[in-house]
Amino acid sequence: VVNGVDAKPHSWPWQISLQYERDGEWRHTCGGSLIAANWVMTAAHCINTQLSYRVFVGKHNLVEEEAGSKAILPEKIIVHEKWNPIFVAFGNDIALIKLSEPVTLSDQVQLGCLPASGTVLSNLYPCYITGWGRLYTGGPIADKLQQALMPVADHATCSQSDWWGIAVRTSMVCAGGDGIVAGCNGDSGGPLNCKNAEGVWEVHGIASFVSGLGCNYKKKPTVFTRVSAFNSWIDQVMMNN
Ligand SMILES: CC(C)C[C@H](NC(=O)[C@H](CCCC[NH3+])NC(=O)C(F)(F)F)C(=O)Nc1ccc(C(C)C)cc1
Repeated sequence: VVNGVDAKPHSWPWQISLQYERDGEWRHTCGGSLIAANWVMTAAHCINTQLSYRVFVGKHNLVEEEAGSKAILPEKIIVHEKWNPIFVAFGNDIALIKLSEPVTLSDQVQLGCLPASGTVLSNLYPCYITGWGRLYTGGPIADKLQQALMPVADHATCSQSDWWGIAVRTSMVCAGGDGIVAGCNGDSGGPLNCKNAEGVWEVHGIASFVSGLGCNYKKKPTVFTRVSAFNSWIDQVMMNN
């Protein structure tokens, strides 16, 4: 997250760190959201079938051992069947990870709520991006979980020609775009958190892409997969696996 702040530890207890093993080391590659005791929602573009992954729950500082955190291996990973790795703009950038064992919920490990199917947030609706992604374009990833207020840019705004144009679909949600605050590599797969009318936090987005010109680029808001466009897919996958 570019120009965010350290989150209060464990204040986004559904946020997970998706890590892959390389040379005997585990490395953070993406964020994700715990949506059931044994299911994590992340981005399809985070998944490389050649790599082995683990899901770390209950984390705040990635470079410290933390009581109450736990690393769990996936049992299976299901990538949306219409995800096309060639072009992130085709959308369907969503995947579900079934954990090899259900997590124990606690103060530090909680489920994220999904929005009602079809919910579309209005322009400038206040949401927060959270993640351990780069602190600036090309920079290091964060040690401590970051958060930043990123208002929604509705489809009418986000699909303007000098914004994302036709690269953004209604199955996506844009947030930010002020050239200051943004998601960045490593935030991929993580949540766009928005409080609903009842004051309940919901995961409305899965961080999908930012501009290749730089993470915080004016009129190129961070683009998320719109979770409320995939409720039935999520339900089906969880039911059938
Ligand atoms: C060097 C980085 C910043 C490049 C940039 N990376 C990204 O946007 C990667 C996801 C890449 C998926 C495809 N492999 N996502 C992120 O970094 C995230 F914002 F989600 F954290 C990118 O590919 N951006 C991109 C890709 C395609 C488009 C088309 C819509 C034109 C636009 C931007």
